[in-house]
Amino acid sequence: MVTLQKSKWKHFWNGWDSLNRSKEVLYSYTKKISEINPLQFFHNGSANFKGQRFFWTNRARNEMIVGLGITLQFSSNENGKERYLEIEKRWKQIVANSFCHSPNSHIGPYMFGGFSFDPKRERTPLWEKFAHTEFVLPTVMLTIKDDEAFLTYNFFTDTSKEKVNQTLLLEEALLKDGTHSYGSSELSSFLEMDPIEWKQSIEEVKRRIVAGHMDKVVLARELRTKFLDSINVESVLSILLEEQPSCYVFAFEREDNCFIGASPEQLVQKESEIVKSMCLAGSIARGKTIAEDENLGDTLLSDSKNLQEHDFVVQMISNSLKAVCQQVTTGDRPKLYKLKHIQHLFTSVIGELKDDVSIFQLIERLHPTPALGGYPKEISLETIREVEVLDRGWYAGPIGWMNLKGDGEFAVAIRSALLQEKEASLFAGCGIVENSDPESEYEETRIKFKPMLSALGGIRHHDSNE
Ligand SMILES: C=C(O[C@@H]1C=C(C(=O)O)C=C[C@H]1O)C(=O)O
Ligand SMILES: [Mg+2]
Repeated sequence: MVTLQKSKWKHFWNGWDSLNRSKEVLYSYTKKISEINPLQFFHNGSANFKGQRFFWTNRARNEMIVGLGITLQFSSNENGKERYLEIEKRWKQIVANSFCHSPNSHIGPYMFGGFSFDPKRERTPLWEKFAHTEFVLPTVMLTIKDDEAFLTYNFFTDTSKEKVNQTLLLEEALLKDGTHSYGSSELSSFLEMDPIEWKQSIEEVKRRIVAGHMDKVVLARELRTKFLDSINVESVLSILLEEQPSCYVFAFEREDNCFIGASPEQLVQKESEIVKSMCLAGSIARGKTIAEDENLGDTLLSDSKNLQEHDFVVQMISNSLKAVCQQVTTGDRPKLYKLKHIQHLFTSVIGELKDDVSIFQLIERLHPTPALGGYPKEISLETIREVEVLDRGWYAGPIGWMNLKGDGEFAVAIRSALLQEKEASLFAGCGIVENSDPESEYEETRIKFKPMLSALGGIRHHDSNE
C-alpha cells in the first residue's frame, strides 16, 4: 500500500484518531489551498469519480463548489411536503453528529442536489437515473469563496483507514494544473418534440384562463438532439461559463447522465435570517444593434402581456415571504435582466425571517413560483400534468446546496438539458396568460433553447431552421 507523507496529514489523522467511535459520526476536514480553476478540478475528478460529480457557481461567480464522490446520498420519492422535510431532518442529524475541522467557519461540508419539478408526475424512463429528490454529501469538495479556495474531505467514521488513505492520495492529481480545450462533439440530429401539439396546448390553456380557471400556466417543450460522440460535460460547462455571465452554472452527474444548465433565476438564498428571491418572468429577444436592443427592452418594460406575466410572480413570491418575514422589500417596478440571447423582466425580493424557518421550508413555500408553474399554484400544476406531454424531470425544479449552518442557495433549473452520452434533451417553457399568442410563445422557447444549444455546439443547426 502506498502511504501518505505523514507530516502533511498529521493534523487530519490526529482529528480522525481522536473521534469517539461508539457511534458513527461525520468527520469533515477542510484546509485552505492555493486557488485552482474549478473546471480543471472537476475534470481532474473524472478519473476516479466520473458519474458522481457536481459543479455549481453562483451568478456573481464569487462562490463555486465542486463535489466529487458520494459519502452520503439522500434521496426521496415522497410526493408532498415530506420530500423537503425528510431530507432536511436527515441532514440535521448528520450535522448534530459531526466533527468538522475548518480554518473558516463558513466553509465545510455542503449537501448539494435538487428536486424534480413535480413529484406527483410519474417518472418516465428519460429521468430514471434521477430520484424526485436527491442530495449528496460529496467525499471531496472544492469550495471557492471570494478568491479563497478550500478543499474539504468528508468521511464517516466507519470508513476503513485504507479507504480514507486512498482518497487522500488522490489530492495531487485532483489539484493538478493544466490548460485544456475540451473536445466537443458534432451534432447529428435535432428533433423538436410535437411543436404543433404544443401550440394547440397553448390554445387549450388560454381557453381555460379565459373561462376563469386560473390566471397563468407555464408550458414547456423539449428538444432532442443526437451527437456523433459522447457529449463532453467539461466542454459544455466551459462554454456556459464563458457565454452566460450573470447565470448560475450547474451540473449534477448520475452515472452516465448529467443534468446541466445555466440559469439566471434564483429561487431562494438564505444567509442567517436574510432571505433573497427573485421574480423573473416576461421575455423579449436581444437586439442586433444597441439601438434595437434598447428598443426591445423599452417595449418589454411597457408591454402589458409581459407585465401581467411578471406581476403574478411578484405577488406570489412577496406574499409567500411576507408570511414568514418581518419585513419584505420588493423592487417597485420591474427592471431588465439582459442575457446573451434574451432579456427578461425582473424584480428583486429580500426579506428578514421572523421565525426559525429553514431553507427547505422556504423552497417548499416558493416552488414552483408562477414563473415556472403558474397562478394559482395547484390548479396550474394540475393543468400542466394534464396538457403537457413531456416529463420535466428536474427541469424547472430547485437545484442548489445547503451548508452546516443551514444557509444555502437554490436556483431554478431552467436553460438546462439532460445529457445522456450521445444524446441530450433540452427544455424550455414560457408563461401563458390570456393574451398569449402561440406563435410568439413558440419563438420565445426557441430563444430559450439557445444557451444550451450553443454550449452543445448545435446553434448553427437551430438557426438554419429560421
Ligand atoms: C420557463 C422558462 O423561463 C421562465 C419563463 C419566462 C417567461 O415566460 O417570460 C421568463 C423567465 C423564466 O422564469 C425557461 O427558460 O424554460
Ligand atoms: Mg414569457
